[in-house]
Amino acid sequence: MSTKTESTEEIKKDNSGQSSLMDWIGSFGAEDIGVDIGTSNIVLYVKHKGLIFSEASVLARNEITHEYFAFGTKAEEMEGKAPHEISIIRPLRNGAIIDYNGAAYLLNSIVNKSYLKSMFFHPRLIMCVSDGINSVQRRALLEAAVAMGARKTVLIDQPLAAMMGMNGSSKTPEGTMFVDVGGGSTKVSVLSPRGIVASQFSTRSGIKMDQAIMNLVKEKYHVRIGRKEAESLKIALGAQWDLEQTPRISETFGLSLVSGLPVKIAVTGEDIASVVNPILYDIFKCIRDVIQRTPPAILADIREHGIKLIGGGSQLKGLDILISRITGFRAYVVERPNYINAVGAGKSLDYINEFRDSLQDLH
Ligand SMILES: Nc1ncnc2c1ncn2[C@@H]1O[C@H](COP(=O)(O)OP(=O)(O)OP(=O)(O)O)[C@@H](O)[C@H]1O
Repeated sequence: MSTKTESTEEIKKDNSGQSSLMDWIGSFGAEDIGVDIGTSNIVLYVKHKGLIFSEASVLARNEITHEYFAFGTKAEEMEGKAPHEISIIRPLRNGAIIDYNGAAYLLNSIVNKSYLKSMFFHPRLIMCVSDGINSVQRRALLEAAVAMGARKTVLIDQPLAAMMGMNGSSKTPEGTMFVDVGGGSTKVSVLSPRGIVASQFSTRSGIKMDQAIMNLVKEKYHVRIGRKEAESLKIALGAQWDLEQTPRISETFGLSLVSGLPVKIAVTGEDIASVVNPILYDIFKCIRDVIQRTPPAILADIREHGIKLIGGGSQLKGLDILISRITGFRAYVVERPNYINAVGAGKSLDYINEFRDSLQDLH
């Protein structure tokens, strides 16, 4: 590749038809990327290649040197096992950035991961955001993208990204309802051909379920378990108790608070229901509120086509059946529910030239 000075010389000679210097530079070898930056996971969709990369939204930092030294799944695996001087950091909480430097580092690390690196050179990004985040949090996202080297970043509403991910167009032919159960937030939205009709955001979601399970095991069994173990119990037992009322158990390992030794315990579906249900009720309340605010004609379409469940947490066993029973509408988990927003952001890249850079809109 030519040096910076040589490139600049060439640009001066031949920059016809390019909208900006950065566009011209970036168009060499740059792949545009659709991004879903979430509390639990970051998902990237690479235009033209249709590739999807997913990593945990987690960093490991050495508190003595103040340096990050691991990110993604590698950092997540250290949770609960790392020595004192290591902090495990989640730069997003409840769907929004709470640690700007951490988020920028994470985004940069994932995009520039060795196996991706050759593809990206000042990429253009489309990132999906939920309407639950405010302008300060939007700016934090955009600044994280700029810090990563993006030459243009466009933010699109998460339900529109989901729509694109489902059918390749942001125009819904009829009323569509999405329930997105993520790690840090739940988003319920109804779309019509004119845009978002009604939406509701809640911070009660997957990670809060894990925390509630950790607390329950500590209080009831006097055993400390990690977040990963709690998540595994949630995945194994789901909302089974509410549906079947038959006893099922799942075993896990933890540290006894009595003996200080590792122990194996059996947690029941009823245990899980006792702490997960209050969060599920909150999700059901969001769905009910959105339905109440939706015009009857659009509701008729939703009744016909069903409620689309997306986000990793929508895979909670039995959640689709419970939502169907509560609403009276068929509810179903879409294919690859945790990738749908990134796929939609990726498909929107076809129109990126028509969008303004979202940073301009914030100024
Ligand atoms: N089979 C499963 N059953 C229940 N929950 C699951 C399952 N698989 C993944 N999850 C949960 O999905 C959540 C992560 O979902 P997702 O990746 O969509 O979140 P996110 O986009 O990072 O979060 P947010 O959108 O809230 O910022 C985690 O809480 C995880 O435990």
